[in-house]
Amino acid sequence: MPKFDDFLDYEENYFSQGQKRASRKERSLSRSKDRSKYKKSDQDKLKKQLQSEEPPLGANFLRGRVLSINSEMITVLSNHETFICTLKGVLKKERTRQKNLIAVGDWVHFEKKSIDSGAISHIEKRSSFLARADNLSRRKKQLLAVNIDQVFIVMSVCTPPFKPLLIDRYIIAAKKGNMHPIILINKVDLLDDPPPHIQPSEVEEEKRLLADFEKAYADLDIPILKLSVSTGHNLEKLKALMQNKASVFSGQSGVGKSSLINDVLGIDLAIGDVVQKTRKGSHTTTMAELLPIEGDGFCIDTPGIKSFGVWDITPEEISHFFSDFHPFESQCKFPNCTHLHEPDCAIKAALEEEKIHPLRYASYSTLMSEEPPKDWE
Ligand SMILES: Nc1nc2c(ncn2[C@@H]2O[C@H](COP(=O)(O)OP(=O)(O)OP(=O)(O)O)[C@@H](O)[C@H]2O)c(=O)[nH]1
Ligand SMILES: [Zn+2]
Repeated sequence: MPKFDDFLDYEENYFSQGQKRASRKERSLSRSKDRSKYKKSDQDKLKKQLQSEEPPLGANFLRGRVLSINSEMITVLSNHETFICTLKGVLKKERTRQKNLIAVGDWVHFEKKSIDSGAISHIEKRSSFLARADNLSRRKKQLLAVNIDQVFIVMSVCTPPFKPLLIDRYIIAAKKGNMHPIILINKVDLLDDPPPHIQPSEVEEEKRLLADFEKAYADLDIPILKLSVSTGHNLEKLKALMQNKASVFSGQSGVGKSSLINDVLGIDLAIGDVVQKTRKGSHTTTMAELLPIEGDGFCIDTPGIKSFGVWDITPEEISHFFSDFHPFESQCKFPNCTHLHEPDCAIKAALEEEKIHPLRYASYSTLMSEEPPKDWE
Protein backbone atom coordinates (compact mmCIF):
# COMPACT_ATOMS: atom_id res chain seq x y z
CA MET A 1 0.00 0.00 0.00
CA PRO A 2 1.51 3.37 -0.93
CA LYS A 3 2.55 5.47 2.01
CA PHE A 4 0.31 8.35 1.06
CA ASP A 5 -2.81 6.19 1.15
CA ASP A 6 -2.65 6.78 4.86
CA PHE A 7 -3.65 10.34 4.19
CA LEU A 8 -6.92 9.14 2.85
CA ASP A 9 -7.97 7.28 5.96
CA TYR A 10 -10.89 9.15 7.17
CA GLU A 11 -10.76 10.15 10.78
CA GLU A 12 -12.30 13.58 10.80
CA ASN A 13 -15.39 14.21 12.85
CA TYR A 14 -18.45 14.89 10.78
CA PHE A 15 -20.50 17.64 12.28
CA SER A 16 -23.32 15.11 12.32
CA GLN A 17 -21.54 12.84 14.78
CA GLY A 18 -22.13 15.35 17.52
CA GLN A 19 -25.74 15.39 16.50
CA LYS A 20 -25.92 11.63 16.82
CA ARG A 21 -24.81 11.87 20.41
CA ALA A 22 -27.36 14.54 21.20
CA SER A 23 -30.51 13.39 22.94
CA ARG A 24 -33.69 12.91 21.00
CA LYS A 25 -35.13 16.03 22.59
CA GLU A 26 -32.17 18.15 21.53
CA ARG A 27 -32.39 16.68 18.08
CA SER A 28 -36.04 17.51 17.63
CA LEU A 29 -35.39 21.01 18.91
CA SER A 30 -32.59 21.48 16.41
CA ARG A 31 -34.75 20.08 13.62
CA SER A 32 -36.96 23.12 13.61
CA LYS A 33 -33.92 25.17 12.67
CA ASP A 34 -32.62 22.64 10.18
CA ARG A 35 -34.07 24.04 7.00
CA SER A 36 -31.75 27.00 7.11
CA LYS A 37 -28.73 24.96 8.10
CA TYR A 38 -27.73 23.92 4.63
CA LYS A 39 -28.75 27.03 2.76
CA LYS A 40 -26.12 28.47 0.53
CA SER A 41 -25.67 31.66 2.51
CA ASP A 42 -25.04 29.69 5.69
CA GLN A 43 -22.44 27.49 4.10
CA ASP A 44 -20.68 30.51 2.63
CA LYS A 45 -20.72 32.06 6.09
CA LEU A 46 -19.11 28.94 7.53
CA LYS A 47 -16.37 29.11 4.89
CA LYS A 48 -15.69 32.78 5.63
CA GLN A 49 -15.65 32.12 9.34
CA LEU A 50 -13.20 29.23 8.96
CA GLN A 51 -10.98 31.38 6.77
CA SER A 52 -10.93 34.26 9.22
CA GLU A 53 -9.57 31.92 11.90
CA GLU A 54 -6.48 31.12 9.83
CA PRO A 55 -3.06 32.59 10.65
CA PRO A 56 -1.82 35.35 8.33
CA LEU A 57 0.39 34.34 5.42
CA GLY A 58 4.08 34.88 6.14
CA ALA A 59 6.44 36.72 3.76
CA ASN A 60 7.44 34.51 0.81
CA PHE A 61 4.45 32.27 1.59
CA LEU A 62 1.57 31.57 -0.78
CA ARG A 63 -1.94 30.24 -0.29
CA GLY A 64 -3.07 27.48 -2.66
CA ARG A 65 -5.35 24.53 -3.22
CA VAL A 66 -4.28 20.88 -3.30
CA LEU A 67 -5.22 19.47 -6.73
CA SER A 68 -3.79 15.98 -6.39
CA ILE A 69 -1.65 13.80 -4.17
CA ASN A 70 0.57 11.19 -5.81
CA SER A 71 3.21 9.10 -4.06
CA GLU A 72 5.27 11.78 -2.31
CA MET A 73 4.12 14.66 -4.50
CA ILE A 74 1.46 17.19 -3.63
CA THR A 75 0.32 19.41 -6.51
CA VAL A 76 -0.90 22.81 -5.35
CA LEU A 77 -2.56 25.52 -7.46
CA SER A 78 -1.92 29.12 -6.44
CA ASN A 79 -2.80 32.15 -8.60
CA HIS A 80 -3.15 30.00 -11.74
CA GLU A 81 0.28 28.43 -11.26
CA THR A 82 0.99 24.91 -10.06
CA PHE A 83 3.63 24.00 -7.51
CA ILE A 84 4.96 20.61 -6.50
CA CYS A 85 5.03 20.66 -2.75
CA THR A 86 6.25 18.62 0.16
CA LEU A 87 5.16 18.78 3.78
CA LYS A 88 7.36 20.75 6.15
CA GLY A 89 9.01 18.74 8.91
CA VAL A 90 6.71 20.03 11.60
CA LEU A 91 3.67 18.78 9.69
CA LYS A 92 5.29 15.43 8.98
CA LYS A 93 5.48 14.80 12.71
CA GLU A 94 1.78 15.58 13.04
CA ARG A 95 1.08 13.25 10.15
CA THR A 96 1.82 10.23 12.29
CA ARG A 97 -0.78 11.33 14.82
CA GLN A 98 -3.45 12.59 12.47
CA LYS A 99 -3.94 10.28 9.52
CA ASN A 100 -5.90 12.61 7.24
CA LEU A 101 -3.45 15.41 7.51
CA ILE A 102 -3.72 16.47 3.91
CA ALA A 103 -6.33 15.75 1.25
CA VAL A 104 -7.30 16.81 -2.25
CA GLY A 105 -9.15 20.12 -2.00
CA ASP A 106 -7.26 21.34 1.06
CA TRP A 107 -6.34 25.02 1.24
CA VAL A 108 -2.71 25.27 2.29
CA HIS A 109 -0.03 27.84 3.04
CA PHE A 110 3.34 27.04 1.53
CA GLU A 111 6.78 28.55 1.31
CA LYS A 112 7.93 29.06 -2.27
CA LYS A 113 11.19 27.15 -2.78
CA SER A 114 11.63 27.64 -6.54
CA ILE A 115 9.46 28.80 -9.44
CA ASP A 116 7.47 25.59 -9.26
CA SER A 117 8.06 24.01 -5.88
CA GLY A 118 7.22 24.67 -2.27
CA ALA A 119 6.96 23.35 1.27
CA ILE A 120 3.56 23.24 2.97
CA SER A 121 3.58 24.68 6.46
CA HIS A 122 -0.11 25.03 7.24
CA ILE A 123 -3.38 23.34 6.31
CA GLU A 124 -6.56 25.34 6.75
CA LYS A 125 -9.66 24.03 8.49
CA ARG A 126 -12.03 22.16 6.20
CA SER A 127 -15.62 23.03 5.45
CA SER A 128 -16.72 19.69 4.02
CA PHE A 129 -15.67 16.06 3.66
CA LEU A 130 -16.18 13.61 0.88
CA ALA A 131 -15.65 10.12 2.23
CA ARG A 132 -16.55 6.66 1.17
CA ALA A 133 -16.73 3.28 2.79
CA ASP A 134 -13.46 1.44 2.42
CA ASN A 135 -14.08 -2.18 1.46
CA LEU A 136 -10.46 -3.15 1.39
CA SER A 137 -9.24 -2.19 4.80
CA ARG A 138 -10.65 -2.75 8.26
CA ARG A 139 -10.64 0.97 8.77
CA LYS A 140 -14.08 2.19 7.98
CA LYS A 141 -13.85 5.21 5.73
CA GLN A 142 -11.64 6.78 3.13
CA LEU A 143 -11.38 10.50 2.78
CA LEU A 144 -11.52 11.28 -0.94
CA ALA A 145 -11.61 15.06 -0.99
CA VAL A 146 -12.36 18.05 1.22
CA ASN A 147 -13.84 21.54 0.84
CA ILE A 148 -16.17 20.37 -1.92
CA ASP A 149 -19.06 22.79 -2.28
CA GLN A 150 -21.68 20.81 -4.09
CA VAL A 151 -22.75 17.37 -5.22
CA PHE A 152 -24.57 16.92 -8.51
CA ILE A 153 -26.88 13.97 -8.11
CA VAL A 154 -27.22 12.73 -11.68
CA MET A 155 -30.30 10.78 -12.74
CA SER A 156 -31.47 9.93 -16.23
CA VAL A 157 -34.79 9.22 -17.88
CA CYS A 158 -35.54 6.15 -20.06
CA THR A 159 -32.02 4.65 -20.26
CA PRO A 160 -31.51 3.90 -17.39
CA PRO A 161 -35.05 4.70 -16.22
CA PHE A 162 -35.69 7.49 -13.73
CA LYS A 163 -35.32 6.18 -10.15
CA PRO A 164 -36.64 8.80 -7.74
CA LEU A 165 -36.43 6.45 -4.75
CA LEU A 166 -32.62 6.49 -4.97
CA ILE A 167 -32.27 10.25 -4.78
CA ASP A 168 -32.64 10.72 -1.03
CA ARG A 169 -29.70 8.44 -0.35
CA TYR A 170 -27.49 10.83 -2.31
CA ILE A 171 -29.09 13.90 -0.76
CA ILE A 172 -28.44 12.64 2.75
CA ALA A 173 -24.86 11.62 1.94
CA ALA A 174 -24.20 15.11 0.54
CA LYS A 175 -25.73 16.93 3.49
CA LYS A 176 -23.91 14.71 5.98
CA GLY A 177 -20.64 15.80 4.40
CA ASN A 178 -21.79 19.46 4.51
CA MET A 179 -22.09 19.75 0.72
CA HIS A 180 -25.02 21.18 -1.25
CA PRO A 181 -27.04 18.66 -3.21
CA ILE A 182 -28.22 19.64 -6.70
CA ILE A 183 -30.34 17.22 -8.73
CA LEU A 184 -29.60 16.82 -12.45
CA ILE A 185 -32.07 14.94 -14.63
CA ASN A 186 -30.13 14.06 -17.77
CA LYS A 187 -31.23 12.69 -21.17
CA VAL A 188 -34.50 14.65 -21.30
CA ASP A 189 -34.07 14.58 -25.11
CA LEU A 190 -35.31 10.99 -24.92
CA LEU A 191 -38.72 12.15 -23.68
CA ASP A 192 -39.35 14.03 -26.94
CA ASP A 193 -37.42 11.79 -29.24
CA PRO A 194 -37.31 8.24 -27.81
CA PRO A 195 -35.25 5.52 -29.49
CA PRO A 196 -37.33 2.83 -31.29
CA HIS A 197 -36.85 0.18 -28.58
CA ILE A 198 -38.65 2.30 -25.98
CA GLN A 199 -42.44 1.98 -26.02
CA PRO A 200 -44.53 5.19 -26.07
CA SER A 201 -46.24 3.96 -22.87
CA GLU A 202 -42.85 3.78 -21.11
CA VAL A 203 -42.09 7.33 -22.18
CA GLU A 204 -45.45 8.50 -20.84
CA GLU A 205 -44.73 6.72 -17.54
CA GLU A 206 -41.34 8.43 -17.27
CA LYS A 207 -42.93 11.83 -17.91
CA ARG A 208 -45.57 11.18 -15.25
CA LEU A 209 -42.95 10.02 -12.71
CA LEU A 210 -40.78 13.04 -13.39
CA ALA A 211 -43.68 15.47 -12.99
CA ASP A 212 -44.63 13.74 -9.73
CA PHE A 213 -41.08 13.96 -8.50
CA GLU A 214 -40.81 17.67 -9.28
CA LYS A 215 -43.98 18.30 -7.32
CA ALA A 216 -42.86 16.23 -4.34
CA TYR A 217 -39.40 17.85 -4.13
CA ALA A 218 -40.32 21.42 -5.06
CA ASP A 219 -40.37 22.70 -1.47
CA LEU A 220 -37.11 21.15 -0.29
CA ASP A 221 -34.68 23.93 -1.27
CA ILE A 222 -32.81 21.56 -3.58
CA PRO A 223 -32.29 22.83 -7.13
CA ILE A 224 -33.50 20.50 -9.89
CA LEU A 225 -32.13 20.96 -13.40
CA LYS A 226 -33.37 18.98 -16.38
CA LEU A 227 -30.75 18.76 -19.10
CA SER A 228 -29.42 16.84 -22.07
CA VAL A 229 -25.83 16.31 -23.10
CA SER A 230 -27.06 15.23 -26.53
CA THR A 231 -28.96 18.42 -27.37
CA GLY A 232 -27.03 20.76 -25.08
CA HIS A 233 -30.23 21.70 -23.27
CA ASN A 234 -29.42 23.61 -20.04
CA LEU A 235 -25.70 22.81 -20.17
CA GLU A 236 -24.91 26.52 -19.96
CA LYS A 237 -27.00 26.70 -16.79
CA LEU A 238 -25.04 23.79 -15.36
CA LYS A 239 -21.74 25.54 -16.14
CA ALA A 240 -23.04 28.69 -14.48
CA LEU A 241 -23.90 26.68 -11.36
CA MET A 242 -20.33 25.36 -11.28
CA GLN A 243 -18.56 28.72 -11.45
CA ASN A 244 -16.35 29.44 -8.42
CA LYS A 245 -17.29 26.12 -6.87
CA ALA A 246 -15.77 22.69 -6.40
CA SER A 247 -18.29 20.13 -7.60
CA VAL A 248 -18.60 16.39 -7.68
CA PHE A 249 -20.89 14.28 -9.87
CA SER A 250 -22.50 11.20 -8.37
CA GLY A 251 -25.10 8.78 -9.60
CA GLN A 252 -25.67 5.35 -11.04
CA SER A 253 -23.79 3.87 -13.94
CA GLY A 254 -24.89 5.03 -17.38
CA VAL A 255 -26.76 8.18 -16.36
CA GLY A 256 -24.22 10.38 -18.17
CA LYS A 257 -21.77 11.61 -15.52
CA SER A 258 -18.71 11.24 -17.75
CA SER A 259 -20.53 12.90 -20.64
CA LEU A 260 -21.39 15.86 -18.41
CA ILE A 261 -17.88 16.11 -16.98
CA ASN A 262 -16.32 16.01 -20.44
CA ASP A 263 -18.60 18.80 -21.50
CA VAL A 264 -17.81 21.05 -18.57
CA LEU A 265 -14.09 20.34 -18.83
CA GLY A 266 -14.26 21.28 -22.48
CA ILE A 267 -12.65 18.03 -23.60
CA ASP A 268 -13.97 15.80 -26.29
CA LEU A 269 -13.52 12.17 -25.36
CA ALA A 270 -15.65 9.38 -26.77
CA ILE A 271 -17.88 8.07 -24.01
CA GLY A 272 -18.51 4.46 -23.16
CA ASP A 273 -15.83 3.20 -25.55
CA VAL A 274 -12.19 2.20 -25.27
CA VAL A 275 -10.87 5.72 -24.77
CA GLN A 276 -13.19 6.22 -21.87
CA LYS A 277 -12.36 2.85 -20.37
CA THR A 278 -8.63 3.48 -20.63
CA ARG A 279 -9.09 6.81 -18.93
CA LYS A 280 -10.91 5.16 -16.05
CA GLY A 281 -8.43 2.31 -15.98
CA SER A 282 -5.63 4.78 -15.48
CA HIS A 283 -7.10 5.65 -12.09
CA THR A 284 -5.61 2.67 -10.37
CA THR A 285 -6.14 4.14 -6.93
CA THR A 286 -9.22 5.70 -5.44
CA MET A 287 -7.51 9.05 -5.15
CA ALA A 288 -9.43 12.02 -6.32
CA GLU A 289 -8.13 14.90 -8.41
CA LEU A 290 -9.45 18.44 -8.68
CA LEU A 291 -9.80 19.40 -12.35
CA PRO A 292 -10.09 23.07 -13.29
CA ILE A 293 -13.23 23.70 -15.37
CA GLU A 294 -13.80 26.31 -18.09
CA GLY A 295 -14.05 29.70 -16.42
CA ASP A 296 -13.46 29.32 -12.70
CA GLY A 297 -14.11 26.29 -10.52
CA PHE A 298 -13.25 22.62 -10.19
CA CYS A 299 -14.80 19.26 -10.61
CA ILE A 300 -13.73 15.85 -9.46
CA ASP A 301 -13.57 12.93 -11.81
CA THR A 302 -12.90 9.74 -9.93
CA PRO A 303 -14.72 6.49 -10.60
CA GLY A 304 -14.96 5.50 -6.93
CA ILE A 305 -16.59 8.73 -6.00
CA LYS A 306 -19.97 7.95 -7.47
CA SER A 307 -21.01 5.92 -4.45
CA PHE A 308 -19.53 8.10 -1.73
CA GLY A 309 -21.17 7.44 1.61
CA VAL A 310 -24.54 6.51 0.17
CA TRP A 311 -24.74 3.14 1.91
CA ASP A 312 -23.56 4.46 5.20
CA ILE A 313 -26.70 6.10 6.55
CA THR A 314 -28.33 5.38 9.90
CA PRO A 315 -32.10 5.47 10.63
CA GLU A 316 -31.49 8.53 12.86
CA GLU A 317 -29.91 10.35 9.95
CA ILE A 318 -32.78 9.40 7.66
CA SER A 319 -35.38 10.97 9.94
CA HIS A 320 -33.08 13.90 10.68
CA PHE A 321 -32.78 14.78 6.99
CA PHE A 322 -36.46 14.30 6.10
CA SER A 323 -37.15 17.84 7.25
CA ASP A 324 -40.64 17.90 5.70
CA PHE A 325 -41.67 15.24 8.26
CA HIS A 326 -40.52 17.26 11.26
CA PRO A 327 -43.62 19.42 11.78
CA PHE A 328 -45.72 16.27 12.33
CA GLU A 329 -43.39 13.92 14.20
CA SER A 330 -44.07 15.18 17.70
CA GLN A 331 -47.71 14.14 17.30
CA CYS A 332 -46.93 10.43 16.78
CA LYS A 333 -48.21 8.25 19.64
CA PHE A 334 -44.75 6.75 20.28
CA PRO A 335 -41.85 9.13 20.71
CA ASN A 336 -39.56 6.66 18.91
CA CYS A 337 -42.06 6.04 16.08
CA THR A 338 -40.38 4.88 12.88
CA HIS A 339 -43.53 5.81 10.90
CA LEU A 340 -43.52 2.36 9.34
CA HIS A 341 -45.72 -0.02 11.38
CA GLU A 342 -46.78 1.88 14.50
CA PRO A 343 -50.41 2.82 15.25
CA ASP A 344 -51.47 6.48 15.58
CA CYS A 345 -48.61 7.71 13.45
CA ALA A 346 -48.85 11.41 12.57
CA ILE A 347 -46.72 10.97 9.46
CA LYS A 348 -49.11 8.42 8.00
CA ALA A 349 -52.00 10.71 8.91
CA ALA A 350 -50.28 13.61 7.15
CA LEU A 351 -49.75 11.35 4.14
CA GLU A 352 -53.47 10.56 3.99
CA GLU A 353 -54.33 14.25 4.31
CA GLU A 354 -51.89 14.94 1.42
CA LYS A 355 -49.69 17.10 3.60
CA ILE A 356 -46.79 14.76 2.82
CA HIS A 357 -46.30 13.67 -0.80
CA PRO A 358 -46.62 9.89 -1.42
CA LEU A 359 -43.26 9.87 -3.20
CA ARG A 360 -41.53 11.36 -0.16
CA TYR A 361 -43.06 8.70 2.08
CA ALA A 362 -42.15 5.97 -0.42
CA SER A 363 -38.57 7.24 -0.48
CA TYR A 364 -38.46 7.37 3.33
CA SER A 365 -39.80 3.84 3.80
CA THR A 366 -37.46 2.46 1.12
CA LEU A 367 -34.48 4.02 2.86
CA MET A 368 -35.59 2.71 6.25
CA SER A 369 -36.06 -0.85 5.08
CA GLU A 370 -33.53 -1.41 2.32
CA GLU A 371 -30.28 -3.28 2.71
CA PRO A 372 -27.43 -2.04 0.54
CA PRO A 373 -27.08 -4.24 -2.53
CA LYS A 374 -23.77 -6.12 -2.60
CA ASP A 375 -22.97 -5.27 -6.21
CA TRP A 376 -23.34 -1.53 -5.73
CA GLU A 377 -20.07 -0.70 -7.44
N1 LIG B 1 -29.77 10.34 -25.38
C1 LIG B 1 -28.84 10.73 -24.52
N2 LIG B 1 -27.81 9.93 -24.23
C2 LIG B 1 -26.87 10.36 -23.37
C3 LIG B 1 -26.95 11.64 -22.76
N3 LIG B 1 -25.89 11.79 -21.92
C4 LIG B 1 -25.17 10.66 -22.00
N4 LIG B 1 -25.75 9.79 -22.88
C5 LIG B 1 -25.28 8.43 -23.23
O1 LIG B 1 -25.42 7.58 -22.08
C6 LIG B 1 -24.37 6.59 -22.06
C7 LIG B 1 -23.70 6.58 -20.71
O2 LIG B 1 -23.03 7.81 -20.51
P1 LIG B 1 -21.76 7.98 -19.54
O3 LIG B 1 -21.39 9.42 -19.57
O4 LIG B 1 -20.72 6.98 -19.87
O5 LIG B 1 -22.44 7.59 -18.15
P2 LIG B 1 -21.75 7.50 -16.69
O6 LIG B 1 -22.76 8.01 -15.73
O7 LIG B 1 -20.44 8.19 -16.70
O8 LIG B 1 -21.59 5.94 -16.54
P3 LIG B 1 -20.48 5.15 -15.67
O9 LIG B 1 -19.16 5.53 -16.24
O10 LIG B 1 -20.82 3.70 -15.90
O11 LIG B 1 -20.68 5.56 -14.25
C8 LIG B 1 -23.45 6.95 -23.23
O12 LIG B 1 -23.75 6.10 -24.30
C9 LIG B 1 -23.80 8.39 -23.56
O13 LIG B 1 -23.57 8.71 -24.90
C10 LIG B 1 -28.05 12.49 -23.12
O14 LIG B 1 -28.22 13.62 -22.65
N5 LIG B 1 -28.98 11.96 -23.99
ZN1 LIG C 1 -44.93 8.08 13.28
